[in-house]
Amino acid sequence: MFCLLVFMCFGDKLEEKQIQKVEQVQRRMLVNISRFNILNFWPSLSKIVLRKRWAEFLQLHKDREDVILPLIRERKKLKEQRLRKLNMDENKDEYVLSCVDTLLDLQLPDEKRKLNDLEIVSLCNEFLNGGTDTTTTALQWIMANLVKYPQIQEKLLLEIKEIVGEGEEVVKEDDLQKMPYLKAIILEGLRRHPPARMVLPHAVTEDTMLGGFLVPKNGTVNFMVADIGWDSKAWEDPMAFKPERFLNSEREAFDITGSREIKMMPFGAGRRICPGYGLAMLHLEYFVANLILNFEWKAVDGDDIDFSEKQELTIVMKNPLRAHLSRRVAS
Ligand code: HEM
Repeated sequence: MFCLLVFMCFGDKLEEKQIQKVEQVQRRMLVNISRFNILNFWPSLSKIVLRKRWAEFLQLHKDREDVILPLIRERKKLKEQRLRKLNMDENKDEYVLSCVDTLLDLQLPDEKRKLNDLEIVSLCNEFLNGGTDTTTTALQWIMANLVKYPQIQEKLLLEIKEIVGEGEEVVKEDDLQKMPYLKAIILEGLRRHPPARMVLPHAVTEDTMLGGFLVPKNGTVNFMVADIGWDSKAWEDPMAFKPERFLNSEREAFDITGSREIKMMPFGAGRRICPGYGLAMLHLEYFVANLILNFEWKAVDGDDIDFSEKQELTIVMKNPLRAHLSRRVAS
């Protein structure tokens, strides 16, 4: 997943070593996030009292810049070269538009300026961090349920085979749109096991009444994401894994953005909804479909799938999924 996001971010298939460097520096930042959070409070005081931690934080920023800035500059050069080439000759080459390309082109409307290098580094960081752990955690929970409930796995396999055709080993992006049961499984996975238990902290800009409570100006508001999806007033038998609940007779697509009603909000809702939700849904559908088409997933002998949770950056499986995979024979 990380390699895929690095490719989308920089538009180039980097060498393994380069990817590892990016991953290491991103991970160091993520695992230390709570230690560094305290530096937000009273920076002038913490710069004296927590001098060492500040030094560590600034060093980590510098290390991140050293790894990511050359990739951005490389891309900038490539973009300029390509533009010159295109001006001379109208032949279009194979060019993958990357996240960095769009950031390089972006013009801030109010400030009427482009992003500077460090702002681009920071946005690349959000893209890579926001999209990796969340999606892989969701994928693990979903696969665990498919191992636990072989009848659901079997039903999904039938749906996939009906669409991709005999002997085909790859589910393509276009095929995914024709697979309502696959979509239902992903939604049920996100409802039952949302990787983020809360959204990012939001604040009200003026005194606001919310559900009968006064939230004072600048007060922080957050939402219990999992509890919303487990509410027995909104969902029948909420703790059970039942993808069928998302298959309605009208075949109307479930609104994951919560713009009509909010019965679950794994990506948040409204203006600050996760900007990567469409990409995450696509990645989850694509990976689950291809993993099931190509392999039969079974519990390891004597293992029961344990759905205990552990809080890491996201809510992960306390005992990570162990499964026995057998290659399916093409029929
Ligand atoms: C299953 C996968 C994912 C889940 C469950 C998830 C969940 C969330 C949630 C709950 C938020 C906070 C929303 C709020 O504050 O109201 C968020 C924010 C964010 N997500 Fe995701 N996300 C996922 C995948 C992705 C992907 C693939 C990307 C990008 C590649 C991404 C990038 C971001 C960014 C940049 C933010 C911060 C937005 C802001 O500051 O307003 N996420 N995500």
